Amino acid sequence: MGEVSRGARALVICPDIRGIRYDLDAASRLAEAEGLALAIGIIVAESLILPVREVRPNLLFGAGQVENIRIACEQNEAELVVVDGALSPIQQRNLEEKLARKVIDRTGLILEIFGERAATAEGRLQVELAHLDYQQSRLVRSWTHLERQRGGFGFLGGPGETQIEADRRMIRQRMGRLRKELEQVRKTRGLHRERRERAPWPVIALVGYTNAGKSTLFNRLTGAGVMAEDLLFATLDPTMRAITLPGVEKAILSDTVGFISDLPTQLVAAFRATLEEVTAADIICHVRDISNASSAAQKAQVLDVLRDLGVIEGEGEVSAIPIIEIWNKWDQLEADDAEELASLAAADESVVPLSALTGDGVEELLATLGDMLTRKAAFRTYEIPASDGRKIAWLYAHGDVVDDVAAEAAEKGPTRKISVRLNPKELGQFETLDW
Ligand SMILES: Nc1nc2c(ncn2[C@@H]2O[C@H](COP(=O)(O)OP(=O)(O)OP(=O)(O)O)[C@@H](O)[C@H]2O)c(=O)[nH]1
Ligand SMILES: [Mg+2]
Repeated sequence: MGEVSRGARALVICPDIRGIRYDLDAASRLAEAEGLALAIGIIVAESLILPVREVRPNLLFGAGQVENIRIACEQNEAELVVVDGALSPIQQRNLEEKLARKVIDRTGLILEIFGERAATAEGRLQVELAHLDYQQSRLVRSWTHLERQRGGFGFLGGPGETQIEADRRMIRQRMGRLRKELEQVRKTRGLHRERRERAPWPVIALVGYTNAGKSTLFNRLTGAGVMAEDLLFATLDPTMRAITLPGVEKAILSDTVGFISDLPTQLVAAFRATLEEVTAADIICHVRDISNASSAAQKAQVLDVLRDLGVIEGEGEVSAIPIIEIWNKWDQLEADDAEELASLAAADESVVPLSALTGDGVEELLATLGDMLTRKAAFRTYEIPASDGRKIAWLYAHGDVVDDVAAEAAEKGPTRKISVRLNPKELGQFETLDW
């Protein structure tokens, strides 16, 4: 973590640029930006929304606005300005000059948080890579500080302008090394996952917007002490634990990194790799903070990421992996809202209302998950060599065979086309067992 940031007093500014279609309204964006600042211990001295009618390439804001920001900084004794948007390197440098203060944008802020939180080897490598990528584009100024490699890249000034070329080369070399290391770590993780896939246990992944309550729910279901806090991005690295469900002796529950709108492009790849686990899940639990005014926009963001990961195909919500929505923080709803939402939830069997905090609704969730995992929901048709008696016998023993016809495949000779209903566990077993 950069020494200046923790405990630094900051002005948080949310530009509201005309012509941009934002997913969240300005007030929600501002609240989220304050949350991001708090997440790395910045003291928000004041926060404001600034309408931008026309983007100035050199400053983003108009000259008058910049002067107002400067005055607000002085009045609030703010040493740092956080702009909840993307600043070009030029805009950032000019703003810093005009304001005589450190300025960071949303990407810089999120990178700082990720830098502080990433705990696994892979997470650290990904974040460092993302950070270097961001720095590389910003080497117009002199704040790179390659000695302090992880965590606090950001706020302190670094070597002088003459260092830029050397820094650039160092960054390139370091990025190359990191990529190689990452590849190695991923190979190992891939092997682990393969091994786990072969283990006949279904995997349930908790996904959702940051601060929705995934880790709180994870802890409630597993009794584990995963860090759950009122902090954005409290969890960065996936965590797994075994749980027992009605009718299911053992399932693996996986807690994941929270999503956020406008994730810095540098972090998208890192983020996606962390979420790869999700694509191997048997059930996805989409945890939503249903008490949040931005709940619907947050849901849209989460669905976009799932679409990105290839879990959801096309424009709708049709998913290759069954998704249930957990309407969390039910305890925080006003009575009127609770009543209205309860009737919506009752009409939709993929919705489970609950409070991870109080535990209300958790039994129902466990029952739903148990039921989903034991239900024979998957329908598959396999063409199996007629001589492969073991596979055929296995399907008859475990699944509900719906159809079984003799066929002929060019290279395999006589085959049987067997259509069968399997539950997710059996499906996983059949497709991954070594025959
Ligand atoms: N009132 C209420 N608060 C909750 C509930 N579930 C979680 N919280 C609170 O919401 C905050 C965020 O919870 P986490 O479990 O850390 O959220 P998360 O989704 O894991 O967040 P990230 O790891 O940042 O993505 C904490 O302060 C929790 O105590 C709930 O059902 N009701
Ligand atoms: Mg968490």
